[in-house]
Amino acid sequence: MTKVEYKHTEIAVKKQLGQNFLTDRNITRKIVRLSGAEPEEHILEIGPGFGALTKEIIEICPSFTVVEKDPKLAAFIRTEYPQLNVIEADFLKIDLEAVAGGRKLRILGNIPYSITSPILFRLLENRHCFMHATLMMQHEVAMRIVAVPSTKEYGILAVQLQAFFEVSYGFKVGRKVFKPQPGVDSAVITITPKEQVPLSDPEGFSHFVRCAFHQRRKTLLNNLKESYNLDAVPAEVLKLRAEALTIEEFFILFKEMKPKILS
Ligand SMILES: C[S@@+](CC[C@H](N)C(=O)[O-])C[C@H]1O[C@@H](n2cnc3c(N)ncnc32)[C@H](O)[C@@H]1O
Repeated sequence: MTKVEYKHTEIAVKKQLGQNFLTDRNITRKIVRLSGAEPEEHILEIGPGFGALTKEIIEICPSFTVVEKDPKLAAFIRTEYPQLNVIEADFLKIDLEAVAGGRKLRILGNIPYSITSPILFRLLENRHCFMHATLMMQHEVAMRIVAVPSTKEYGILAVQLQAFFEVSYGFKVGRKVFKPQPGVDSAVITITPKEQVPLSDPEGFSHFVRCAFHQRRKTLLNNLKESYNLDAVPAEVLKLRAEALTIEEFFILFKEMKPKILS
């Protein structure tokens, strides 16, 4: 069992909570700078741990909210930073709308590897609650989020997120600056909800994207024909694979198709 001790607290590291703590102050400063955090903003940090990022955010914004699942770390943050609003809970279960309380959040977090996708999809569902998020995650996942068409990284994650967010790659963070050291490198990305998205049925779009990529090597025709009426879609488009389409082309295709009513 790996133990990490910081100031007055020692914890047995919980792998399932993705507890790899940042140890390099240059990196934490760089993340907070990239976030664009400003005083008076409504800030939410996901997973403060021992407060590596928290400490830097406080330099800019003296009071904000953190959500930490590990009771021992939540207690640590409460003692160390009494001015913060500490929510001891699972980020995936909190009511983000209630936390935002009508003021859009700026979100920061060095998020646990194991729940990166669930966190991203939760942010997607709650996109009206925040204006900007700066997230550190596994490098490979970051590359899949910012991927461009016709690359092997471009898939469901890129299309779902880029349809609703401006996404931007910040910088790479090597594994050596964490304790305990993970087996992979990390990267920081930012996501900003788009003001206008040309979709009347976001859930339908999400289902369509999953269908379009169902078997990557297959054409759009083969992946979509079971579930959609494709009569209005040009034949040359149906010969393509999903990975060839830009986000705008996904929007157009989605408008042209009609879901089949399956009996
Ligand atoms: C990668 S560590 C980052 C810790 C700290 N921010 C840092 O950079 O050193 C992830 C943190 O998220 C917490 N955590 C894990 N799962 C969580 C969840 N579902 N909700 C809230 N916090 C969670 C972990 O306990 C841990 O403190």
